[in-house]
Amino acid sequence: MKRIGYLGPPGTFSEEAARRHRGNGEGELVACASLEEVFARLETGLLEEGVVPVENSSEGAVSVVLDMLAAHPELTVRGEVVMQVVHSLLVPPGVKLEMVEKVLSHPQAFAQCRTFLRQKLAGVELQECASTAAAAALAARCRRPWAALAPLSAASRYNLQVLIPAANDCPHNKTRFWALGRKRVLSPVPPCKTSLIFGVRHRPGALYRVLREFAIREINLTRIESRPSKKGLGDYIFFLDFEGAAGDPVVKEMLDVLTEEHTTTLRVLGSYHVEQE
Ligand SMILES: O=C(O)C(=O)C[C@]1(C(=O)O)C=C[C@@H](O)C=C1
Repeated sequence: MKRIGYLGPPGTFSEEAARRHRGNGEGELVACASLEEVFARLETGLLEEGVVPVENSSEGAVSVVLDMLAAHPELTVRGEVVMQVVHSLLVPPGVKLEMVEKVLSHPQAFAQCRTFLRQKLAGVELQECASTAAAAALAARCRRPWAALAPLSAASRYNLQVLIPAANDCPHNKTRFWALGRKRVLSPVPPCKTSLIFGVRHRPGALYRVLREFAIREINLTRIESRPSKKGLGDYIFFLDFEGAAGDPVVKEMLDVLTEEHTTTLRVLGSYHVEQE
């Protein structure tokens, strides 16, 4: 059976995303201690797929995932899951808001609940954990008035009470996850998107020339992001997503033009079906 890794322990948003990616198909969900571990297990073949967060509607790119993806040329994007993310403030039974001494969570959750924390828990210590569910598990076993920002479903799993059901600052807080693997999806079911990583030469209009190829073919871009190439200051690579599949004749022809004329490197991360909540 296919093994699908995610940032654990059970009860994270990533686990829910992995579950949705699996759908009615077969697959064993495997909890990993960190995102680095998901990539390491994909590399060594201990996992066939890994579901990782790539972008949040309020915080932007999950840079660590983009960088690890760039460092793993064998990996492709096999699917996408977009999920509504609601952080709840969970506490051990009997703990009230004014009693909370410390709040535990993943750094992304803290960032997504910044205003809430400032307004309702000003001055309370924050402790970063490997994931939201790791935070809930620690709050449950510490025997202190410590709260966790975690998915609502983590409350029953870790015997915690829901003090504030929705603590995120943006009501429409969404995170996009990618299912990564070594095998490319050859004929993704429409609607699909394709993702690329590319580099350009340092010359006037280099990025414009790439984007122009999309514009003249009326291909809709859905994201462009730059990340340092790590080769030197001011040297970047670009992550770009667009609507369509790499196998579409128009897209195929455009990718050839980009490779031959406008980029220094171009990697097609994959074409994949887009799942919406
Ligand atoms: O800690 C979790 O529950 C995760 O799945 C990680 C993660 C992330 O890294 O973005 C996933 C979704 C939310 O944006 C907050 C945290």
